[in-house]
Amino acid sequence: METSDPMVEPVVRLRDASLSFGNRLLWDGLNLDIAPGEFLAVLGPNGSGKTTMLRTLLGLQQLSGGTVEVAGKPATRGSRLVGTIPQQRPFAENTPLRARDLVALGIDGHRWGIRLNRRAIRKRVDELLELVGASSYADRPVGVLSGGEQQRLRAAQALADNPRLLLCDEPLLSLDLHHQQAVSGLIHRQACDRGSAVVFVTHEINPILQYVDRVLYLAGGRFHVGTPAEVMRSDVLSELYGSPIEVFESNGRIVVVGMPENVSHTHPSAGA
Ligand SMILES: Nc1ncnc2c1ncn2[C@@H]1O[C@H](COP(=O)(O)OP(=O)(O)OP(=O)(O)O)[C@@H](O)[C@H]1O
Repeated sequence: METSDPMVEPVVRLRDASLSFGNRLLWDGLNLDIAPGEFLAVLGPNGSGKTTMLRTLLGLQQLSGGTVEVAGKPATRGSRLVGTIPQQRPFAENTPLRARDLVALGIDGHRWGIRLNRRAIRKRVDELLELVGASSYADRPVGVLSGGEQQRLRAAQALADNPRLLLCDEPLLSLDLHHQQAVSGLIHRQACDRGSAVVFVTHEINPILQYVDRVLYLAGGRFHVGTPAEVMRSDVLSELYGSPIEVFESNGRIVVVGMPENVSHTHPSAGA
């Protein structure tokens, strides 16, 4: 999709954004617009700042410098314009919610100035349950469902109000291949058909490669933004990691070889 049309108001606008904790620099000088309908994958090693990036967009983490806007306003916590599929944490077995109750939590009872009645909410919940293949367990308590079943409900909840910005924190973990494809396809359709901007944090680009418009790759306090073909290259990743990395394609999959186990997140000029 076209991502650089100056006439299209971006959903996310980061300007000269920097974030550090003590002398640990996560990113610096980051300028990034994310357009409606764009699918951005955020990649990088453990601790490189992927989840922190989502927290920044959610208004839960202040930048050290620069600005972050969502839909033209400074990112603020609790925005109904933002939907989130969080990193999986299992529900306690005795959580007093059925699957359908969890999905209903994503629906704002007031839309277009009208209070939705119970029947309208139930209809929307049924649609969403169907969309993620969860109709068969709609009335079961969430705490007894498998990790993958719970994760599909979280996806349904995040999509419930057609968010302008959909944040996904490794949403495919614990899903089997079939449901990985179903959930990633669902997220992609949300971007294409509904115009949600998607920010998708993942360690593994291959399951979503066909959907990704651009990659934000974070590593060692540096970053690179571009299409998968521009970023997933030996020279780009070698520079980011500061050591030789080989990237090649095999059967339509990207294979990365030589990833260092420990990556420094310390700003080179911080002297640590
Ligand atoms: N509030 C905080 N105070 C201090 N350090 C923090 C804080 N939040 C995050 N960090 C540090 O920032 C770094 C980035 O964390 P983050 O969770 O964003 O990494 P990540 O890329 O999502 O990692 P993973 O792949 O392991 O999930 C980590 O080293 C983390 O300890």
